[in-house]
Amino acid sequence: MTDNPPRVVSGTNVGPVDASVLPRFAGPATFARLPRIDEVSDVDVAVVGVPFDTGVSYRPGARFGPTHVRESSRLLRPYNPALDVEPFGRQQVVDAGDIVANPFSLDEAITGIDRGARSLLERAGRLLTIGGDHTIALPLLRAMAHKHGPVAVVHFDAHLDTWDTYFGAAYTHGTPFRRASEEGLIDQSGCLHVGIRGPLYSSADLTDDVELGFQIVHAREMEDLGTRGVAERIRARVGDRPVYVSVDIDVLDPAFAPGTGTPESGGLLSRELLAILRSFATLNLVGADIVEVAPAYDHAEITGIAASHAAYELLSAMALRHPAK
Ligand SMILES: N=C(N)NCCCC(=O)O
Ligand SMILES: [Zn+2]
Ligand SMILES: [Zn+2]
Repeated sequence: MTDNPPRVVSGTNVGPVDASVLPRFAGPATFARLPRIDEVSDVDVAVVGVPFDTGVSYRPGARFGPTHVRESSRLLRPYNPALDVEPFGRQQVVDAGDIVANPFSLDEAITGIDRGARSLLERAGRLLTIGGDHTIALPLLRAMAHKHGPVAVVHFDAHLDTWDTYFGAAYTHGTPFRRASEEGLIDQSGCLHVGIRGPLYSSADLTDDVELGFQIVHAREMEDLGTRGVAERIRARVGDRPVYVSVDIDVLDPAFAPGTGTPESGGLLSRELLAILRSFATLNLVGADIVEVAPAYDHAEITGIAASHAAYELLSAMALRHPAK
């Protein structure tokens, strides 16, 4: 039974293991119990892990994020009523396993992640990456820009991640978007952060950030704007540019995502994040990541489940832009 489990199939697309035959808690944990990449021939979206946390400034442990999000995704069902779409039925989604990243060399890890992502993009139209600390967004953006040219970026995070260096190091989880901007990987007229909050090093952090091409929707604006207002701000900034979405799970309040490395009080509700991601069905999504899940600080899969649902909404939004097969 587990060698060849019964699956939910829709046209030519092979979906999750059928939970009415094989219980959700049984069998190996691929993302949403989807097929592995070697089990299908055509791939629209590859979900891929990057178990890496050598770039963190505070609590380590995001190297265990991919495994934890997969384990926390067993309960995802095939139909998304909020968007009236079957994200695994309308497009072929697979679990592509993990990209190996050298835990002892940041430089080698960054090169390896870029190479791994580029080779996956030869097979899959889009990638949804599960990290890993936020350092990995830089090589992922290199791979995206290689395929699409400079991309707009919608970055959900408590932190700007446009700082320059830490202890003299240029490649860390606090610096990927400054490097990406310097390297010309992002379209500076189409980028914004959502959920920024907490103390900064100085006011220059904010002026630098503007020069690097970012606008900000602060967490403190959430209540007044509402999710619809935030979605409108994002759509107005991004337009129909190719857009990459990077979700640092610490954008959520620590109540909703305790399992992360640099938590800040006063964050988004998971309900707010999911609503904003759902609105991306009208954007030209080329790829996404969900990073900074550190399971050692999680409880009862709270953070893992939030991350798996964020991934599900992103896959649903991608499905709606995908021509039905
Ligand atoms: N990317 C994340 N999660 N955090 C960056 C925090 C950088 C700092 O320690 O100031
Ligand atoms: Zn963060
Ligand atoms: Zn971050």
